[in-house]
Amino acid sequence: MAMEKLGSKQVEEALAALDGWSLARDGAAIERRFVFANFNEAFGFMTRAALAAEKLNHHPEWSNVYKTVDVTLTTHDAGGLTELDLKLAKRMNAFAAR
Ligand SMILES: C[C@H](O)[C@H](O)[C@H]1CNC2=NC(N)=NC(=O)C2=N1
Repeated sequence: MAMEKLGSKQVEEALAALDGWSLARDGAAIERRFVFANFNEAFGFMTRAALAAEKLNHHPEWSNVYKTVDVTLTTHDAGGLTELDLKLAKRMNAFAAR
């Protein structure tokens, strides 16, 4: 899927509606730290997010330490942020909220 890089205004508007995410890498990425109750919750989140990422063919950069998951999203093929990053960020928020 060819994806267009988003303009800074589009990104700003999207971020206003995306709980917890902020700009990183000079606007080329977004990042969020998710903190869960325990490792099981964190790993359950990662499992759901991994399946969603594979379905979207869009994959996170992330790391996990105990109950914390740090996520950075960017579209490598586009060299910046695209709709795919917003889509995955929204899904991750939904998984973390339940
Ligand atoms: C060939 C395949 O579609 C690409 O390599 C996909 C896979 N997953 C990806 N994930 C992310 N985050 N960015 C990409 O540009 C990307 N590209």
